Amino acid sequence: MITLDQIAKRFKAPAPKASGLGALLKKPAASWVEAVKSVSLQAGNGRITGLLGPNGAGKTTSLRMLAGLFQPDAGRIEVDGIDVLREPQAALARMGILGDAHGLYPRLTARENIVYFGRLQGLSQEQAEARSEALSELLDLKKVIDRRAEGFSQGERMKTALARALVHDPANIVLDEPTNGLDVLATRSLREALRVLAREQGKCIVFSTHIMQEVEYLCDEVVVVSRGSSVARGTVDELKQQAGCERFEDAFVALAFGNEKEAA
Ligand SMILES: Nc1ncnc2c1ncn2[C@@H]1O[C@H](COP(=O)(O)OP(=O)(O)OP(=O)(O)O)[C@@H](O)[C@H]1O
Repeated sequence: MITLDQIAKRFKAPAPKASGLGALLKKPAASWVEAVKSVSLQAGNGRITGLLGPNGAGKTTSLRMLAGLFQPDAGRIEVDGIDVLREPQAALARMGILGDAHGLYPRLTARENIVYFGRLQGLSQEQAEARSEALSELLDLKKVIDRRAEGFSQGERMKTALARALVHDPANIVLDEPTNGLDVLATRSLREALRVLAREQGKCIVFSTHIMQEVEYLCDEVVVVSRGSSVARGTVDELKQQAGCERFEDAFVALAFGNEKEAA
């Protein structure tokens, strides 16, 4: 189970380079980017929860804080009741995280990449090999499991990276835009794997996306994020009802950009 409670994060934006006399007289003031203002989410076990938002809404920044990559300025993050800020190691051990950079070792085969990561996670050689076998089955990786990662297609890289993230059989799975760059077959096979992981293995899955169909196909619960804040949550049907729209795309636009349209 994953809880984000009103998390916030701002970054110092690089100051623009001043030129000419202005550069001598005045140092440009630093400005701040409020990447995440207030995002909250409750993701249960055996369920797929989607963080849906337009470009720049704050999805990746929220998931990076969940992954312990940097601290929030405010708010609380818990994984199975463990505070990510206070006990990062214990919380991370309960998560499998697929970020945007897949970073495989190109000279190792897919199997070696997965087993190596398993060993780093404290599994014995036998356990790591058994997990790599089971995951290559689940993620349909058998054809490439003994090929070097060098030259892998986007889909093969993503699946290997996902297998590596799941090698220690974590109860919670976090994915940042996992279908980015995947073709229709790879997308379908990933969706199927996520369904098995949630429905049959009881995993808590959180993923971010800006693709509405992704959410309609997969999610038990959706959190809509817009301009750094979570602005609505519910099932796809509940969100359509909340917005009074028949189509999910219209509901998303109304929920994510409603105030903006009124203000314009
Ligand atoms: N390190 C950083 N320094 C400055 N600004 C940042 C930094 N990281 C993120 N931002 C800004 O914070 C905002 C949210 O970015 P984020 O990557 O979290 O959005 P996103 O919802 O994942 O978008 P996308 O779907 O385009 O990946 C953006 O305006 C981005 O430019």
